[in-house]
Amino acid sequence: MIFKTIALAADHAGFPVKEAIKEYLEKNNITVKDYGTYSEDSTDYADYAHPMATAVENKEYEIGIAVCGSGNGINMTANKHQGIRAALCWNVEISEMARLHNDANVCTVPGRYVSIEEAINIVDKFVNTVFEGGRHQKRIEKIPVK
Ligand SMILES: O=C(CO)[C@H](O)[C@H](O)[C@H](O)COP(=O)(O)O
Repeated sequence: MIFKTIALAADHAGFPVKEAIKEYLEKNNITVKDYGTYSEDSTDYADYAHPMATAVENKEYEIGIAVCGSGNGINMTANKHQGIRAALCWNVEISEMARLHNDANVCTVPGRYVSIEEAINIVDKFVNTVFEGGRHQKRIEKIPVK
């Protein structure tokens, strides 16, 4: 894996998938910081996405992985942070493209629409794919609002 330190976040809808991702990463000797949530009790995704995104933005962790029901709420929240490029990764190919072309630093997963196996495969591709650079570098530099 090219990333060794990863911040996690989820709301209640993403909690089971986040737990499976955490187990998978820890088995692979990745340092994981879990920003919650810690149960399936109803919560608000922004309460977890903001601390995760802040940690990645501040380079405390190399990347983030975040899960909610659709992946959208947690994605929208993370992308409010200037230093974050969060990608909604709903299959392995999209996950690979998010790294290859977008140098995404947060992978958001739709926990209610993928199996545990699919989620692990999505994450595995994300953490093992290197940004291509080249023509994509100047494009990602144009993303932030100046
Ligand atoms: O932001 C979302 C939808 O765009 C997330 O998927 C949430 O997890 C979802 O809205 C939670 O829904 P619930 O009915 O409150 O469980």
